Amino acid sequence: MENRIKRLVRDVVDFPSEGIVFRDITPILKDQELCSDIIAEFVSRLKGINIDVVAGIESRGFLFGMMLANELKVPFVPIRKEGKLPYKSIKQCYDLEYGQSVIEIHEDAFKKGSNILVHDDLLATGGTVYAASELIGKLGGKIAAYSFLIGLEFLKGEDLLKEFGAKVVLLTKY
Ligand SMILES: O=P(O)(O)OC[C@H]1O[C@H](OP(=O)(O)OP(=O)(O)O)[C@H](O)[C@@H]1O
Ligand SMILES: Nc1ncnc2[nH]cnc12
Repeated sequence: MENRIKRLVRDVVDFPSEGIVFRDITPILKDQELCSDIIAEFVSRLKGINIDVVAGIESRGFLFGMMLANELKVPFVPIRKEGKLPYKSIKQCYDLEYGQSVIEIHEDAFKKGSNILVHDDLLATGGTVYAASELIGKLGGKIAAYSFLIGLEFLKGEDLLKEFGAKVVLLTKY
């Protein structure tokens, strides 16, 4: 799986800013068989973990997050960039590998005590999913696990997530 993903990930140097090597997953989206196998791999690696809801982070976290929720037969909840969600929301500021941003979640996204799988395409510094985890905690959710296609190990995002005590599934590491 790791090699199949790496073969398709496109490295774009100096995007979105100088010094960043951007790992572009769009070529993967054109390989239907691989997309289907990625979902099966996530499901297999998450076996035995109690998941009530998948929360996917805008925008690339929506792509496989919704497919994964559908496969797990649980609801999908979007965590969006500031100003995009229409209903009452709570927000969190954060730093990521190439800047700063704000994410939000609807106040009624899930029931208190729900076990949430947090999904995104890529784990870099972990700033984005850390902020997502804080939002989920504020709504009374429990982090069941994290899932990513790619992890950038040198940025130590996994260390940042340790305090949440949840399994981190990474299909590919750089
Ligand atoms: O671990 P971090 O350092 O926080 O970086 C990872 C985040 O950065 C990217 O999203 P981006 O904000 O570029 O948005 P996009 O998905 O809409 O492209 C990626 O999809 C993760 O959400
Ligand atoms: N190097 C990178 N490539 C793609 N998405 C990212 N998000 C944060 N860092 C990234």
